[in-house]
Amino acid sequence: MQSAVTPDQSQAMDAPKQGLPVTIITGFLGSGKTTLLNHILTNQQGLKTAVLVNEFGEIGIDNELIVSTGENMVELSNGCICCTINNDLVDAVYKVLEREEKLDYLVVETTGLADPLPVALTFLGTELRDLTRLDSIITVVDAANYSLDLFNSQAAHSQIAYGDVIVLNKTDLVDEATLNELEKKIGEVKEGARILRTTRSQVPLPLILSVGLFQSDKYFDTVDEHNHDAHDHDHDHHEHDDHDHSTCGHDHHDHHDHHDHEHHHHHSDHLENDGFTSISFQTDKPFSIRKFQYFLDNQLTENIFRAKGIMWFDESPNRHIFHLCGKRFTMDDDEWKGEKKNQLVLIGQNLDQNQLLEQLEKCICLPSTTRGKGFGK
Ligand SMILES: Nc1nc2c(ncn2[C@@H]2O[C@H](COP(=O)(O)OP(=O)(O)OP(=O)(O)O)[C@@H](O)[C@H]2O)c(=O)[nH]1
Repeated sequence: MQSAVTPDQSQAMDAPKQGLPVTIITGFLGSGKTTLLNHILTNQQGLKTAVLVNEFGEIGIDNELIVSTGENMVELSNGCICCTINNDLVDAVYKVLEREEKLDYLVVETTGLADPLPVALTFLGTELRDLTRLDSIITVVDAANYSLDLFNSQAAHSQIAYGDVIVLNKTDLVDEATLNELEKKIGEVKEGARILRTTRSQVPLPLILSVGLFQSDKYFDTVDEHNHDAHDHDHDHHEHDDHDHSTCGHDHHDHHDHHDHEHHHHHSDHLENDGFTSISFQTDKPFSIRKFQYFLDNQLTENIFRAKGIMWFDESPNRHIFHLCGKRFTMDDDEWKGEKKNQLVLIGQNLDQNQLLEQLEKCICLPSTTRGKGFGK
């Protein structure tokens, strides 16, 4: 987990001793969690909110997509908080608590494949219990892509079962009858679920923050089961590079060391039971629009459920933000802030990693300055 706080700030714990309210945002891949986070960050009035973001996939695309105002802090991670109660999350929360500046709120965005329960238990079952107060678990549901059968995902089921509030998002993409049907299905997973319909995750913040909906007594048995793990944690330890990932089964590579490389072949083994894996591709060369269009039309297989990317096309001066959720994709124009690059994360089940990486490699075109005269593009 990367941190915005330097080690010399880890002195005395004179930050809030207890009770920092915490909201966990969960929800399946592409449902609108980051959109909700941005909504919170731009609309909270006078509150200083810290954010912990956890992504599935080795390249952190979300950190480029999260709005950050002077009052907010963005902390990033490399994708572990869903594994189990783990030291990464606890360490990251300590860093937030140790900041000199007093914070009012902490929002944790899990990956789309995370079971929120272990994340919640981290706040209930470790020494964080006395320093934080779990306010609520908010579950974002994609109304256009809701299908627990299709996902065959234990995590997706858990997200709804443990959600204190269900944000039924993307209501613009489906009709009223579908929404009613979905609410019924959600009610089958969680009886009496509190459901809020939204477009672009635009929910009135008083309905989801500081609502005190989380009832820890519902979880006491589970907390006891997990407590032996929790007590292993040593919070004086702030070396994030050598924490133990032996049980995670996934790769913790530092991408920044490999900036010049064409792509990364890392393969995440998160929640292998659900069969989802991610493929990350990165290059400092532009794509050809025509070639990428061909990839989207002919090579993007149905088992790729989610994709997101920061895209650089030779033919365009703009930075493009690419999102694919289910069958629908969008490409939004934006401006480059730093160096131009292509970064793409594909998430799905039974992905043919080598083939997809090869196909993406073929989307690269030579920069215009070195290109031949008229051929080869
Ligand atoms: N049409 C429509 N699109 C939406 C809505 N909410 C979010 N989106 C789009 O859906 C895509 C995914 O949204 P994100 O907020 O990135 O979803 P996420 O849950 O953070 O995604 P992961 O973290 O990758 O699981 C983006 O292209 C959003 O602009 C909505 O209400 N309607």
